[in-house]
Amino acid sequence: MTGVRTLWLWISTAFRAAPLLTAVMCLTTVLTTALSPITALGISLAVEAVTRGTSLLPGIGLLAASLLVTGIANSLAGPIGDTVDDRIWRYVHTDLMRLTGDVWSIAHHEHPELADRLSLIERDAHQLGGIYRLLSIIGAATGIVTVVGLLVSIRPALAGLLVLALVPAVISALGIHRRGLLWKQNERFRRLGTKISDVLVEPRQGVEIRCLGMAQALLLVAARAFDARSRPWIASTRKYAWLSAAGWLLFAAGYAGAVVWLFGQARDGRATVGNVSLLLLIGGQISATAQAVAGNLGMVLNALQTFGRYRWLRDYSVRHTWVPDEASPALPDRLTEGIRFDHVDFAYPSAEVTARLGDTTEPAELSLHDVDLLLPAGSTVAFVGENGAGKSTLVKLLARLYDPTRGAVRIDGVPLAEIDPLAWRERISAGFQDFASLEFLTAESVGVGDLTARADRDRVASAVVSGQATAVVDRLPSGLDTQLGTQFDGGVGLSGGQWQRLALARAFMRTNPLLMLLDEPTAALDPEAEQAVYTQYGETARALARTTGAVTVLVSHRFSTVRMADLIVVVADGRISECGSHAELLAAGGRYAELFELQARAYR
Ligand SMILES: Nc1ncnc2c1ncn2[C@@H]1O[C@H](COP(=O)(O)OP(=O)(O)OP(=O)(O)O)[C@@H](O)[C@H]1O
Repeated sequence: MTGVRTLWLWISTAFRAAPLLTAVMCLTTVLTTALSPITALGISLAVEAVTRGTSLLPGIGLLAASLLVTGIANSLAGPIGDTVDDRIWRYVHTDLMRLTGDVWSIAHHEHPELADRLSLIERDAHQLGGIYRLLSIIGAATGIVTVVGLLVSIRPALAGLLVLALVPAVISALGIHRRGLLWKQNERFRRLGTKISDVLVEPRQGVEIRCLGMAQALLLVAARAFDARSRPWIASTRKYAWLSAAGWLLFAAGYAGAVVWLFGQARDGRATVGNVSLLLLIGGQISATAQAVAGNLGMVLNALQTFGRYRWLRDYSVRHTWVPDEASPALPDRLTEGIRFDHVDFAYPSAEVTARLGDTTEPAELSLHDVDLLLPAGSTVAFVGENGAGKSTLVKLLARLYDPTRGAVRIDGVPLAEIDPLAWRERISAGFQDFASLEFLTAESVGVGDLTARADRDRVASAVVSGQATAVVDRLPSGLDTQLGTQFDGGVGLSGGQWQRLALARAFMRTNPLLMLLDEPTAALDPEAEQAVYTQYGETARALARTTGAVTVLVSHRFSTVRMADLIVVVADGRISECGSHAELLAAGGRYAELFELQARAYR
């Protein structure tokens, strides 16, 4: 049933992407394959007519007609096939981007099995267009029926030759299919090797790699990964090549035996010259038909696997795409109570997979444990804590990149899990440590922070001011119209800090957020710029608190920044260990006071 659905997806995709051309291609493919034995029949009838002195017309007529149609169909097949392939490839590629973009969570990026499937679809996308292979098999099947008919017309026993010819063909097809499975099983090695190549060619990491002399070690790991991937593939290729050669020898022996036998029959007057010439001519057809099946069947099986993954991604995307529902609660224009973590536990999907693959009785390791916390409307809240404590995880749950494993995040009492994630994200403004360096025109690179206003030059210019990026834009040769990125004509290269300022400007494009998320967004900035950015954030946060009751959440290791927050939340091992204002936490003399004193002493 699954195979039938996959096959249907393949065929329907082709007809959706290029309806008319696919129909013409079906016709030409079936014609070219089915007509080749008819050509042989025409020749045989003509030979027969010559030996018997009867009319040449039927034989020559059949021969001419089949040659004419085959010639036209053959010359059309290539260009039409290429166009259809290209259309399907474009259609599927666009669909893949849409499907992954529609999934509201990022869980699929962190699931090894899902990551394998996604990278396999990407790698094999070129196969998705090969619908002509499927048609060639259908054509070859038509050819087989004709060939069997002709063989039976000579002697019924000769139909056994086709069975012999199919043996090596099927072995080759199985070989191609087996190698496709091996690629899949070892995809993790390809991902590792490719990741290392990406790191090696990426200019960002180039300096560190050279200074630490890591290139050799990385190359070695990549070589081992590629080796681990190729070794079973090469062994399998060798094995199937031998098996297939043995199969072809078997067919050759059978065919040679049949020809010698039929010559003997003709000499004794029990077979005609036409019969012998037909068998000689059809020998090529038998092996060509079987080869067509062999060449295409394996590829079709592989393409079916790829389409199977494509179908899986479509199903996955449907299951994980938010369907707008009349009953789902609308977002308030302004927050009144605030955002609450209501007894939230959270385990990353990858932790769940590790638990599932290992001892199944072990629950997945939690990154957050029973977090119960109110971020009051209009407040600025800082998350602090050691590396790996769970600060960014809290931020990700607020952005609804994941849903809690237990408990709920509530927006003015309404569970975030019931709210349209896209509508929620439209009300979030965010700046992250890992920001995107969008190599567009500068105005676009900033403007995409709010798609509804990306062309609004005034909004972009004001976001640039708020993000403390004026100095960056002023130094660009054409200001906001400068192309960014040295890999583009006339493109300008930026430093890490300059890119980050543009990312910050992007975060200021939205003017009515309910939540402002700042997860170490100034890590690449100098202290003066950082101070200016946080002063600006403070002003924006106060203005938003008045207009939308927005909550501002900041994650920072710098206590000089943290202290200005209304509420400071100390996170330790996925739990809230302390919570209060700067003064309250200092007075409590706990971990916050200890860390603050430590940092203050270092600056004295
Ligand atoms: N994508 C992920 N998959 C699985 N576990 C993760 C993932 N991201 C983080 N973790 C784990 O969750 C825990 C909390 O990580 P988190 O990134 O929230 O820490 P953090 O407090 O922000 O640390 P830092 O100050 O280093 O940024 C860590 O134990 C980490 O190993």
